Amino acid sequence: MSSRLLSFVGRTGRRRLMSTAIKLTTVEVNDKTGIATLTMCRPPVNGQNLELLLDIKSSINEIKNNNSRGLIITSASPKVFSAGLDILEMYKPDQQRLRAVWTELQNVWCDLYGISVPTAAAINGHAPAGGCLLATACEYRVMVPNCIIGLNETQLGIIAPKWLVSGYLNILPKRVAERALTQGRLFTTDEALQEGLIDEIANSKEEAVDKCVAFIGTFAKVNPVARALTKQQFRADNLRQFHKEREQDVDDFLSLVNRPEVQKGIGIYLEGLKKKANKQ
Ligand SMILES: CCCCCCCC/C=C\CC(=O)SCCNC(=O)CCNC(=O)[C@H](O)C(C)(C)COP(=O)(O)OP(=O)(O)OC[C@H]1O[C@@H](n2cnc3c(N)ncnc32)[C@H](O)[C@@H]1OP(=O)(O)O
Repeated sequence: MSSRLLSFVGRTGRRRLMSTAIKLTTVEVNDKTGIATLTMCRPPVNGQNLELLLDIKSSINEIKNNNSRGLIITSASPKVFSAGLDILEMYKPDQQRLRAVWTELQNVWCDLYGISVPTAAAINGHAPAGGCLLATACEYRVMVPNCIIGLNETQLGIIAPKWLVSGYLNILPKRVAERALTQGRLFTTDEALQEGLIDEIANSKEEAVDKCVAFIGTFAKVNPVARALTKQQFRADNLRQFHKEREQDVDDFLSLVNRPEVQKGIGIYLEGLKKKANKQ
């Protein structure tokens, strides 16, 4: 949960500051289906800063512990599922915070990838980089039209680590994954469906959520323990490998992000994003 300082004018007419805790995710469990919907709420683009990552992690844990029958992840933003890591966390970073950001991204990935209940992403907008990471950690993906999804890290001069690539390889043929990663390719909704990166297209967020509910419903008559153990069998190797390498991965991330040429590239990329936003 993140703490924010809210400024308001009190009865004395003086401006006062009040510290409030603002949650950047919500969890709603449907009484009828028992399925939990985790919604990311960090406008405008659900940029994954430290606070959002901590809240996603705590929401996944809440769902793990409340006997939900499944997890659907989606976004409160109308056009964006998640724009991935908040690039401001990587630009001229505070070293301790950068380490925490990457560690929490790892935590979110392994909690979502490894959770025993069925998972689905209702991708109601663009899902580049870390947005794609959340979607590919799930078992099923439904996306709205005219959006983009993919791992575009090479375009930023950084590389997707092995644990993240393993999520891609669960879904895409190796040849398609290698080409897409080396190109930093962002797939349109139609291309993603064609390549198998998403499972279905829906015309609205509501329809996407309904389709995710229907997917989770396909397990209604399957023994949940047998299901969970089977899922684990498929994912255990990737998780084992991840745990072996996670500390080294944090060090690699920090040294890569701190390289002067990478900092320069991130700065230029950020400028480009701002210019594009100002033109709209
Ligand atoms: C071991 C080695 C490890 C190496 C590292 C591997 C890294 C692997 C994992 C994750 C990395 C990442 O996630 S990096 C983040 C990459 N993300 C992107 O490249 C997406 C950038 N954003 C966009 O393309 C678009 O914003 C969008 C398609 C997502 C949405 O477009 P839309 O037109 O709706 O919105 P705007 O572009 O106008 O943006 C609005 C507003 O948000 C700011 N913004 C957008 N994305 C980000 C971001 N990722 N971080 C911070 N801020 C972002 C944008 O600048 C606008 O801001 P202003 O209104 O203030 O100008």
